[in-house]
Amino acid sequence: MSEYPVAGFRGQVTLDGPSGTGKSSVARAAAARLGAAYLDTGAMYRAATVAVLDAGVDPEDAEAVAAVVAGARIEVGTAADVELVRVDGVDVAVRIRGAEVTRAVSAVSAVPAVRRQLVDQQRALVEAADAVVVEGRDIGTVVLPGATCKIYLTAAPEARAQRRAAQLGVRDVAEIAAIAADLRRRDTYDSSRADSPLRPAADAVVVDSTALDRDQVVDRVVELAHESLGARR
Ligand SMILES: Nc1ncnc2c1ncn2[C@@H]1O[C@H](COP(=O)(O)OP(=O)(O)O)[C@@H](O)[C@H]1O
Ligand SMILES: Nc1ccn([C@H]2C[C@H](O)[C@@H](COP(=O)(O)OP(=O)(O)O)O2)c(=O)n1
Repeated sequence: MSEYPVAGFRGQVTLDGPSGTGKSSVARAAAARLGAAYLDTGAMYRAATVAVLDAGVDPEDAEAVAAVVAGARIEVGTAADVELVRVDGVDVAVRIRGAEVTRAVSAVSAVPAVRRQLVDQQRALVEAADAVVVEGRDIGTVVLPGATCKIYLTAAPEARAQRRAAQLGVRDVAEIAAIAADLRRRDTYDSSRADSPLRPAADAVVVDSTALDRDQVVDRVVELAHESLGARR
């Protein structure tokens, strides 16, 4: 466990990185330890993708995607212990994790108008909190460039695929290979898009979680959050 106290943190922690590095589980646990709010920005892009799919629009049709998302009411909660995700008042917390949404989300999140809309909403949610842990792809670079503490989480691709497979209860070798291929596809898509590509902020601390368990990563995040304030005990 960390040598740092759990309470007293005031500021913004950003946690960016590719899929399967542990962002969601680590950010949620770190937020609880820090007594901070928690924002999963990936859930917002996934919710926007639900709206696009339900409208019957091609996720690659940027103009149509922008129009659908502009008319959708996307709500996410900021409590670390409850997952609240709604589109036009309908609970989509389970649906956003499904394969159909996962396949389409990179295309939807590459549309600049969608990003502008959701980034505005993310900044408003963050402003409402004294302390917050925000996870995503562009939080340290674009959404909160002045954040107190920026972390970029990485892990070896094989470890990420194994974790995702375990999370989904998949044991079949061919299915694990398909998960690994999907991670690679999304890594490439998210890192090479023109608007807000996935990359570490210049002032981010890179944490490689390949050889660390989840609790060790949470300890490191909590430690970095306190260090960023010079709040050592
Ligand atoms: N350091 C770790 N070692 C092993 N498994 C981990 C670690 N961190 C997270 N996990 C597990 O890996 C899976 C993917 O983590 P998740 O937080 O969803 O990643 P991300 O948000 O980056 O896609 C989850 O089942 C989670 O419990
Ligand atoms: N700040 C963000 C967060 C997510 N995205 C995009 C890129 C990702 O492929 C999707 C889904 O993100 P999410 O964090 O839910 O994905 P994983 O749980 O890591 O698989 O959204 C983004 O472009 N910007």
